[in-house]
Amino acid sequence: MTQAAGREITGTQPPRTAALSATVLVVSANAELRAHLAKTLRGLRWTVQEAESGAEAWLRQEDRPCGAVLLDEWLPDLSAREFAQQFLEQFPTVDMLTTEGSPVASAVRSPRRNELLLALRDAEHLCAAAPAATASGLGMPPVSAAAAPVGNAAEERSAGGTTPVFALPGMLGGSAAMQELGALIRLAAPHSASILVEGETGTGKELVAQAVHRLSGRSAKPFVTLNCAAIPEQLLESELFGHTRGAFTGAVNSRMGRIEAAHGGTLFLDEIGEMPLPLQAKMLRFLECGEIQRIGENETSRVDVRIVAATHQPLELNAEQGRFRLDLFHRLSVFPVWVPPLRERMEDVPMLVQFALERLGQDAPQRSISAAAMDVLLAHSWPGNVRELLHVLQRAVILSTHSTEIGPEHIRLRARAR
Ligand SMILES: Nc1ncnc2c1ncn2[C@@H]1O[C@H](COP(=O)(O)OP(=O)(O)OP(=O)(O)O)[C@@H](O)[C@H]1O
Repeated sequence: MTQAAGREITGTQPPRTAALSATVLVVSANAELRAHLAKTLRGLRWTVQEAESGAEAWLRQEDRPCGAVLLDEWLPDLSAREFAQQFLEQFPTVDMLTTEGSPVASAVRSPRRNELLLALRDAEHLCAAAPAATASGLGMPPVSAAAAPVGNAAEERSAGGTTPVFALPGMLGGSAAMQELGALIRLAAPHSASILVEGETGTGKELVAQAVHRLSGRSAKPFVTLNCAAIPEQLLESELFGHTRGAFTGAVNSRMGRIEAAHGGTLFLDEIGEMPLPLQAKMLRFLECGEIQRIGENETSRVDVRIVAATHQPLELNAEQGRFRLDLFHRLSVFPVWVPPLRERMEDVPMLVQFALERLGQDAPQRSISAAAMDVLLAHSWPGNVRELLHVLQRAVILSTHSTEIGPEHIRLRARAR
């Protein structure tokens, strides 16, 4: 993401408040089960949120923390056990029950847990009687399971009925290309190998890096970001490695660098292609020996950091032509992944639109989108990819202030990109 470089540490934890204890997140791909539980629990004055995949649950919890989670034994994107373990590490104040009614090893016990259990017993009865229920009981997804790739764009002209499909935690994408990317990242995330994320600007490379961190054993440790293009060359070394007091003019105090700050976790080096050649040599040394030396210090210290780097440049070509160190390129790209441009996965557009409008609906009245407006979006080539789409929608919401529906007249695309 092109933004001012800054330290970002994941790990929002909900405060223990009375309101939270009456907020529950129902996580299941089974829409019927979710709807039934939501209705019952709302009748008991619970505030209910729903998620149909592990990734969506994660997003919802980060947006609006819940005190309790009802977790289906089958999730379309993650193993439920793996999800529960990682979720409770990140949100230890959550009381988690499976939809079978058994508690998951969470440290907390909702004061109103019995109500949840009663609602579950009721739902089990309902689903056992319903013809749509599958042989595996409550847990199995309906035919429109979230893991299934979405249909073609023409069938989804209106975003109204699109089911969100996540390629990775926090990352929408039902297209085959995004599902493939998700599968690759899931394979690579648990290892410590460096990952090089390549793709055009705005495709979601930073989201991929965040997902790597979340899906790794490092998720409880810091996720630190450094945008190599956003920091002046002479400061970048100190940002990365830190410095001692008096190491250079202006170094009034000793300061830890970002590599050290990411100890135990993940360092995301955005726009790695912009890193100056002399600093690339230092970075390579760190990657080879796992040791850093603050500027002005004689001692070295060992640091355990997983590197995820991203670039929109043709890094291999740059390396072959001497504009980037070839040895560093090989070291960073132990596991290279490519995030496809939006124009190559237009079937993801309706879902991205729906999700964006829901989010924008938190600040302004919720808008729907007309089929004609969706046609305009589907005909565009999106050189700025998902970021551009989100900005166009934000603009459309503002332009449609006096309407509940976004029409083609509210879609303003950059003239030269049309
Ligand atoms: N698949 C997706 N699902 C939901 N939001 C997405 C998706 N892909 C991108 N976005 C959103 O689009 C915007 C751009 O994404 P991001 O910053 O990760 O792209 P990037 O490839 O790192 O861009 P750059 O190369 O310019 O740094 C962000 O607001 C991000 O949340």
